[in-house]
Amino acid sequence: MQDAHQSLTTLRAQIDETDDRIVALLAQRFMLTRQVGECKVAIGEPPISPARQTERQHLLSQLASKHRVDELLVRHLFDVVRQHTLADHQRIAAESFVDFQDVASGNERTQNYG
Ligand SMILES: O=C(O)C(=O)C[C@]1(C(=O)O)C=C[C@@H](O)C=C1
Repeated sequence: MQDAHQSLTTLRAQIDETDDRIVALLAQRFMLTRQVGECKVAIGEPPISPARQTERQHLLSQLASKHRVDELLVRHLFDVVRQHTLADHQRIAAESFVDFQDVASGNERTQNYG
């Protein structure tokens, strides 16, 4: 019984460490997708990339199978992440449009964005 208590404590510590890594990886992904959003604005691509999304759905199915994780769960999780990314991309596009309008009208507000 004492062994089970010990194991529970150890396993929970490992869960906490794993969650730390998952959140750190999410932060890294959002840092990358933010840069993708800026590139899209720079080259005039819309925030949503349907072809890329289809490609990613195939990739995620393969990853779920490779790591033996429920495919539906993986899809749901990444749907939430993608929605967040899209909102980010729409905000970046809207801000750059405001910047563009400010430059076009000679408004100096853009200089405060940093
Ligand atoms: O790869 C891209 O173009 C992204 O913007 C990333 C991403 C994603 O988060 O997976 C987000 C939105 C797109 O529609 C497709 C993929």
